[in-house]
Amino acid sequence: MIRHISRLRLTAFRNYASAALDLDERHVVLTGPNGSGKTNLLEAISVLSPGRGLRGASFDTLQSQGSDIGWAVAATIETDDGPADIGTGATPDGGRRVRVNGANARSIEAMSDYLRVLWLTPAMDGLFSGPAGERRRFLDRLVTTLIPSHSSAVSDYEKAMRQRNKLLEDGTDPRWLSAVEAQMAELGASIHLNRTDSLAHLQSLIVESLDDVSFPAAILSLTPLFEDGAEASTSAELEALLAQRWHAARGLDRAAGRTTSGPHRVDLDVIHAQKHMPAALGSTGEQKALLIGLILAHARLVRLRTGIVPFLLLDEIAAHLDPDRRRALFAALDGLETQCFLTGTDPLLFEALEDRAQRFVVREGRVALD
Ligand SMILES: Nc1ncnc2c1ncn2[C@@H]1O[C@H](COP(=O)(O)OP(=O)(O)OP(=O)(O)O)[C@@H](O)[C@H]1O
Repeated sequence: MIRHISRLRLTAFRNYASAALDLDERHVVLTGPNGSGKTNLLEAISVLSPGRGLRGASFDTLQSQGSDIGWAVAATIETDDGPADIGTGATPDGGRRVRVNGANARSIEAMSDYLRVLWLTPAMDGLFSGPAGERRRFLDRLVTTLIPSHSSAVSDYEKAMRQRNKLLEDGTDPRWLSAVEAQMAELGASIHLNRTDSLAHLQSLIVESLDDVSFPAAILSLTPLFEDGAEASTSAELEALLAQRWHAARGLDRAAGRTTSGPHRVDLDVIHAQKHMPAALGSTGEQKALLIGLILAHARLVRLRTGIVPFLLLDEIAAHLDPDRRRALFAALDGLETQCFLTGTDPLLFEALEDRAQRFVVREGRVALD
């Protein structure tokens, strides 16, 4: 059996007062007019994984306008060990809830035993040429799909860094700064190593399967952590190096009003492997194909290393592919053996999926079997 979502329920989520979908293990195609709620449904699935979902939205925007009951998303996941009930949401005062099999869970990471999620959305179209922060967030999402604790490490690191910047500005007792820098160094070392390890595994899998993929392959690397190229070979050495560099940079960083070096500054370099050229120079279609290739390779990597194939959320991807590429995408999705959720305004785009998909029509926050 393919691990799949058999039931998805939304309550007061975006433009859905309530909705329930019963699903089998086939792909799920959602069609409907602009603004009807297709992306919102994908977003609901994405918030079942660590982080802020596929729009990176703050959770207080998820509650339906005009509602004051909080919001909730619940899913039943069919696994080889039987069904699992998971859910998340927020109470009206904004408190986060996570439930796994009828019990409260401490964090959303608890759901990672049952599902991993990867997505592609139109907002990622300019990923290779846009700001470095977008590429870091993309990379961190890939890493989180592999190592669920990565997401909270990144947000804890960012929180500590904001605290450091404030302490620098306030000119507080330097012992406080040392304590915060030590915390940042521990988190920063783990973040950097998670990123480099994940990229190395992804790259070797991409190289191994170079000949049998229908989408272009990428060569991935991280820009250096420090401008002078300083490196460390163990986690403890990296932690010490980060703490030492931040200590030495206090004057510079105070003047700059921010922490000028560290894992929050690295960038993901992407080269189109077959064309030997930076991904950012490719045409829109080439960049999209490269991104699809990356997501597909990463989904295979997650399956290999965790035994769980991520669910794929593909928002308006089919519309931007020519018919051959679309068929290649559908074949690749079938090969992954996972449930994929695809959206588009035109049902004809998904004809080639034949009976390998369940089809739903979305209209004004209501979803029904086609
Ligand atoms: N918190 C909210 N409460 C109520 N409605 C919301 C909320 N947030 C967004 N919406 C509405 O949800 C709709 C957008 O839904 P969504 O992005 O899922 O559309 P879509 O079907 O994917 O459309 P498109 O084809 O244009 O991408 C908009 O009408 C927007 O106003």
